[in-house]
Amino acid sequence: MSAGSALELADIQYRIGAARILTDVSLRIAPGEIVCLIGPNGAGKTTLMNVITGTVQPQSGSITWQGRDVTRHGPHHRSRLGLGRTFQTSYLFDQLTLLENVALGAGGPHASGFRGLLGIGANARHLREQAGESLEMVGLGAKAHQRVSSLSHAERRKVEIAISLVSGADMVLLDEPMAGVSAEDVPDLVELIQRLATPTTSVMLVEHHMDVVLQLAHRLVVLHHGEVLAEGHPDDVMNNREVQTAYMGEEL
Ligand SMILES: Nc1ncnc2c1ncn2[C@@H]1O[C@H](COP(=O)(O)OP(=O)(O)OP(=O)(O)O)[C@@H](O)[C@H]1O
Repeated sequence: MSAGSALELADIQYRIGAARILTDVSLRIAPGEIVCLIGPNGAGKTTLMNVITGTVQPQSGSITWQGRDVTRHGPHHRSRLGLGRTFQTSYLFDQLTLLENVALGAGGPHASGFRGLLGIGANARHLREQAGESLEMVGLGAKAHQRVSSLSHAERRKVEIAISLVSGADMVLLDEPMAGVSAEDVPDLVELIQRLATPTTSVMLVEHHMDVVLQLAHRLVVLHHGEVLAEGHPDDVMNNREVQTAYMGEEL
C-alpha cells in the first residue's frame, strides 16, 4: 500500500454476466480526505461503494484498508475494522426512538446492538451513553427520545451519520446524502459532513448535487461506464473536456 492511504483499490473488475460494471478501477483515499464520487446515471457509483463495503465481491482486484487486505472480508468484518457502511435508502426503525436506533446501530443488528437497545448487559449503559453523545454531535440531542417517524429527511440523514460515528468508523461512506433533503436543510448537512472528516476519518460520498459536491470535495473521482475517467482537484476535474463530454445532457 502507498504511504498515507487509508483505503486503496487496485484494478477492480466487476461483471454481471457479460456486462462489465466496473473495469480497472483503482483509487486511493487518504486519512482525513473528503472524496466525492460523481458520474452520469448508471456509471457504477453505487456498485463501487458496495465493493468498498463488501456487499459486492469483485471478480478481481484488491481492496486494502489501513494496510490490511480486506478483499475477501464480508461487510460486517469490514465495518468492525472501521470501514463504514453506505446509506442510500433509509433503514432506520420508524417506531423506535433516535437513541434506540443509534444504540442498535452501534453494535450492529446483532448481539451488542440489541443488548444496548433492550438495556441488557454490562455494556448497555455505555452503549446508550455513546449513542446519546453521538446524537449530540449531529445536533439531535434534544430529540433523542422522539420516534424516528417524526423526523425530516435531513434529520434522518443525521441519525444515520450518528450511527456511523458511534460504530467507530474511520471512513464514512455516504450514498446521495442530500437525496430528499429540502433546500433549507442542505447547508446544515454539508457542515456536518465537513465536521465528519478529521485527521483520522475520511469521507467518501456519491452526490448528484454539484453545488454540494464543490463545497465538500477535497478531491473528485469521475466514473463513466464503470471506469475512472478523471480524478483530482475539483477545479481541474470540472474543466476536463472528457468529463464535460461525458456529462452532456446530464445535470452537472
Ligand atoms: N444487479 C444488477 N443486475 C444487472 N445490472 C446491474 C445490477 N446492479 C447494477 N447494474 C447495472 O450496473 C450499472 C451501474 O449501476 P450503479 O447503480 O452502480 O450506477 P450508479 O452510477 O450508482 O447510477 P445512479 O447514479 O443512477 O444511481 C448500471 O448499468 C446498472 O444497470
